[in-house]
Amino acid sequence: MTNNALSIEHVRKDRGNVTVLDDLSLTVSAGERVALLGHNGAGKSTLIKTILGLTPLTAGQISIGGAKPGSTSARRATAYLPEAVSFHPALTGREQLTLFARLDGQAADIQGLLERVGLSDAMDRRVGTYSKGMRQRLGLAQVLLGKPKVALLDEPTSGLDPISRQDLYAIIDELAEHGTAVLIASHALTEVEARTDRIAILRKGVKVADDTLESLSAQAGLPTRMRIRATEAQADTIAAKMGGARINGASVEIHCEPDQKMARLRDIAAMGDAVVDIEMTPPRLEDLYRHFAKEGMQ
Ligand SMILES: Nc1ncnc2c1ncn2[C@@H]1O[C@H](COP(=O)(O)OP(=O)(O)OP(=O)(O)O)[C@@H](O)[C@H]1O
Repeated sequence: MTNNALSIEHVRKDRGNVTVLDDLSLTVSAGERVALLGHNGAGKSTLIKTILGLTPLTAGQISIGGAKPGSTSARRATAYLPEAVSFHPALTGREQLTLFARLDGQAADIQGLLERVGLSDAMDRRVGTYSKGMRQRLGLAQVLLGKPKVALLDEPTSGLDPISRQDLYAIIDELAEHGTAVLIASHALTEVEARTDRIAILRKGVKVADDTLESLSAQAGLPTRMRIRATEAQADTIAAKMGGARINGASVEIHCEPDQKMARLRDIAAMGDAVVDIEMTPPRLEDLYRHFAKEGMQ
C-alpha cells in the first residue's frame, strides 16, 4: 500500500493526432506540496483537467484516494482553484461560502474561514466589488471548506501582490499540514522554489524531471557561482590563479562544478588576507528549470 492521495500512472492524452500528455506518471502523497512546471502548452492544465475528470484519458489511469476521476468520491475528495476564479457577483463573500457549504452538506465555521483567508472586513460586501486577490482568497476559503484529500491549484498567485502571495502560501502550507496533497501548476519559479517539497517539470507533455530541489540540483550537475571579493592590489592575481573573471572593481567570479566546490574553497582559503569576502550562489530553480525544460531527458 502507498500513501499516495493522488496517483497518475502512464497517462496519455491525445487531441486529434497530437499527444498532449505522453506516458506521464506522477504521485502526490498526503501532506506533500508538489510544483508542476512547464512552458506554455506543456500540458499542465490538461493534466489538471484529467485529474478532475473533465477530459477523458487516451490511456493510463488516475486514482484520487483510490477513486476514479469524475466519480462522486473523487469529486468530494478534490478541490480545484483555477487561475482566475469567479463567483456570483451579487452574493457577498459570506453568502457565497455559506451556499457552497450547504451544497456540500457541511456545517462549517464560515466566519472563521473568511477571517483565516484575510476577508474579515470584506465578507459582507458583494463579490462583484472584490479585487482579483480577494477573489483568490475566497477561492482558497472554498478549498479549505471542503477539507480535500487533493488540492489542485492552477497559478494560484498570478496577479497577486507580494503580501497576498505570502498569505496564500501560508494557507497552502496549512492545508498540507492537515494532510492534503497539493499540486500547484505555476510559472512563478522563485515562489515554488521556497514553498514546495518536490518539483515536476513537463516538456511537451513528457515529464522530464520529478524530484526535490536538492536532488534535481545534483542530477543536473550545474555549477555553483562563487564571487570572491579581493583586496584591490590582489584582484588580478586571484582572477588569474582561479581562472575567473574580474567584475565590479575588485571582485572575481568563478563557476565551479559540484565536485570541485570544496577544493576551490580550500584554494581560496589559502590566499589568506588577499580575500576579503566570498559569496556562493548554488544553482537556482530557474537554472534547473532551464536545464530540464530545454534539454529534456538525455
Ligand atoms: N480544448 C483543446 N483542444 C485542442 N487542443 C487543446 C485544448 N486544450 C489544450 N490544447 C492543447 O494541448 C496542449 C497543452 O495545453 P495546456 O493548456 O494543457 O498547457 P499548459 O501547460 O497548461 O499551458 P499554459 O502554461 O499556457 O497554461 C497545447 O498544445 C494546447 O494547444
